[in-house]
Amino acid sequence: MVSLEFVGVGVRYGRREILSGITTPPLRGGEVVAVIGPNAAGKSSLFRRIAGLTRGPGEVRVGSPTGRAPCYLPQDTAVNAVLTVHESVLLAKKQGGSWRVSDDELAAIDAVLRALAIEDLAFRSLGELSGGQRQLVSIAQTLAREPEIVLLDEPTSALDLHRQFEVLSLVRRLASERGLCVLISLHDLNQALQVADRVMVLAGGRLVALGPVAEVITPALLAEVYGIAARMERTASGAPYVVVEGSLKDAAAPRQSRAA
Ligand SMILES: Nc1ncnc2c1ncn2[C@@H]1O[C@H](COP(=O)(O)OP(=O)(O)OP(=O)(O)O)[C@@H](O)[C@H]1O
Repeated sequence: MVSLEFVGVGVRYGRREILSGITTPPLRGGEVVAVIGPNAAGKSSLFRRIAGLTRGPGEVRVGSPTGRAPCYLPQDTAVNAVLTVHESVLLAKKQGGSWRVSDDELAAIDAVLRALAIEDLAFRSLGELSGGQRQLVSIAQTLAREPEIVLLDEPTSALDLHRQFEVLSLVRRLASERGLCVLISLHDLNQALQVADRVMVLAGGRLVALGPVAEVITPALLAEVYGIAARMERTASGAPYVVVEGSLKDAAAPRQSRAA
């Protein structure tokens, strides 16, 4: 069974402590966990810590039947303009493996491009893509590696509304159907409400809440963590969403300055 658990996890850059004392029950395969919090709260740093790209105290326990490491899609991805989309996804898939390419692997790449509705870009060079198209290719590269645990850092930040919805729906489906454990950092809390089962809230260098998304995202939490006045409404189908009413100005400042 795929799982991801944090025991006293922290992140430090030199002497600067960004996060500390993060302890959670196991996050499981099949689950989408949104990671939210203000700018500089440490969301990307936590992802880098999970991916082994930065250090800190504590232990990140990865449970993986195949021994596959978590697959991290960074917020900013470098682009090798010489490659085509298809080549770049193939390279990502073959990372660390043999250079022989099977028909099944080629079919898997086609399927990923189709799932993200970018098959028409397959033979375009990366250098001539728009920012949103490049973001979709980065997501394709990540999914082509067939991860069990996937860390998506603001994967929809450059996408139009329709593409945002499609990508989040795909992430949701992959978690449910293939048992992926997905951590996804998001600034749009309505996206978190749409896609996630649970939410981790980072602020002030700590984990301030972890729980079912609709229970954790409340006006009181938004006032405490973001310093905003907000209310919750429901769609016709009963799904909750956040309506921001205004700024509480000073409420978020003490927490943010502790995190910096
Ligand atoms: N490589 C680094 N070296 C030193 N400090 C860093 C490094 N990377 C990030 N930081 C600092 O760590 C803190 C957390 O940054 P991080 O990128 O993890 O936040 P975030 O929650 O992902 O922010 P955002 O929502 O703005 O993307 C910030 O104060 C940042 O300046």
